[in-house]
Amino acid sequence: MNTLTTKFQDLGISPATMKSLKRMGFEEATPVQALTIPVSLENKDLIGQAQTGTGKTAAFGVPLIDKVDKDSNLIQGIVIAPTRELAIQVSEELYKIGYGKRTRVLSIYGGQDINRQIRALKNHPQIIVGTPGRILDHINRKTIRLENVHTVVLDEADEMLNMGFIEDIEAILSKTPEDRQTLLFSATMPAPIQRMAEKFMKNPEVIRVKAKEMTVPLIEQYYLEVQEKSKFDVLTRLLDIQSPELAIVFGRTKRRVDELSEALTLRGYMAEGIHGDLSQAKRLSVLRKFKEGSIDVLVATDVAARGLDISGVTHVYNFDIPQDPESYVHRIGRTGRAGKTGVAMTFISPREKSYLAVVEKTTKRKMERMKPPTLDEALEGQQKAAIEKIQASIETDNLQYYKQATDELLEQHEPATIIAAMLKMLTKEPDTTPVKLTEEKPLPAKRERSSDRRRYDSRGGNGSGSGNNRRDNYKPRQGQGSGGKRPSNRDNSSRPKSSNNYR
Ligand SMILES: Nc1ncnc2c1ncn2[C@@H]1O[C@H](COP(=O)(O)OP(=O)(O)OP(=O)(O)O)[C@@H](O)[C@H]1O
Ligand SMILES: [Mg+2]
Repeated sequence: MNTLTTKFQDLGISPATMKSLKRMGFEEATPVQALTIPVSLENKDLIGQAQTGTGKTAAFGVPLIDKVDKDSNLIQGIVIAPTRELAIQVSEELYKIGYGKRTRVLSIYGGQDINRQIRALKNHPQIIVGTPGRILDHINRKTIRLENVHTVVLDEADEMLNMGFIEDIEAILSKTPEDRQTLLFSATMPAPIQRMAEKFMKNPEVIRVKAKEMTVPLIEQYYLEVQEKSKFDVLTRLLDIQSPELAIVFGRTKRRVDELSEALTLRGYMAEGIHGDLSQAKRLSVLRKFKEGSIDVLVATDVAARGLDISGVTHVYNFDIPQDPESYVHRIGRTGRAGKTGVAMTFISPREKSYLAVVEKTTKRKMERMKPPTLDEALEGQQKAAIEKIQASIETDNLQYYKQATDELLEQHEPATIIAAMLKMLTKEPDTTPVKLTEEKPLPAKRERSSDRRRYDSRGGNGSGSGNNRRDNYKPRQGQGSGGKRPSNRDNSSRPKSSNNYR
């Protein structure tokens, strides 16, 4: 099969779903879709791995919807996702795929009024998309029944494992029929996922879309060696020079995200932060503003690293290097989606240099070194932007109305002087408004403790129980309580808030 040009109609999809795909503007199947949809339609268990932004949602979504009995009022499929925003996004995509069949899709996630969800459940959704904790809540309240579920999808399965959701997932699966189909999808499949597969799946077929590297080739990847103290200035200079359409800046902790978004706002950027301690309403409103473009810099913890599909994200900045290579792959994968190009910049403080090699080893791709831009270069970048603005205005705007005022100005001054003054006004000059940024401790130097390397490099991990959980590892080192299995409150608001700092 030539996977580059597979037509959806060659995959055995029903006319109703074909109609939806056409409406969505999907003309050809992506490689992961071409390879997995036929297997999925045969009800086989499946592990699907393909690069970020290559259409894994429709890869599981199309067969899932295709198998829905449209005359049945029962829940027939569930998709479990690690974050609320992702659950919402996936449910929206499934709704579109199910449009031709009028499939009823409902998302249920923590942080939203449960009574509202219970009312929505009375409309008999056929597919449920949710976060683990909230799905379990509904099971326990008997507001959902999963006896008739034929397909369970774990989107970002490895992340749910990382986050310690394994027991919740097990509990959910135990309420579904034995002979269900189970599908696992992610761009990364570190070793411990194998155990999950053995536990929950029946002879799963492993389908990896072969690629030279784990990251998307269309993403230019750079690293910059930056002292902790200089990171903020370097970031603002890069933003000024590169003028991204939309940018995501990833920080290591929630405090970091709060401080960074405040600091960027103070310096005149349209920025807001997102992390797990914000109310769900706030999280959703920040994301909406970012999608609409009323803010153009989203500052985020890893809560936004997985699965989110926001068109227009041209740049990803890793203000802090991610704690594991998988996180790097997903973070930068917020750009360069569906065939578009993207740029990723990773700041590395001198003490964290050893992490660079680990990331590169996992992704099988070298990042190019970039020198942090100087103040002059930043100013030059801004001037260039100002000149572009003027040029665009000459090309597109009706300037007739301004002609008389222009003639008057020209009588008083030399043209070059007028233009210089205009350029100065249009150029964003360096802003030195003081900002507050607490220094982050660097990640532990790798050669100090060999056990850290094993944990960090989960590719080589032997999967010795929960010791592989990165949040469990790093929390104590950062002076946090060692916590339980659930380091994040990003799923279910009815659970106690954890002291985790990272999401
Ligand atoms: N066959 C197709 N033709 C055109 N666009 C597509 C096709 N399949 C998916 N897309 C679009 O590509 C984008 C990325 O898809 P999706 O979010 O499913 O990627 P993913 O592989 O799940 O990425 P991630 O690993 O980041 O979760 C979406 O905007 C989606 O609508
Ligand atoms: Mg996805």
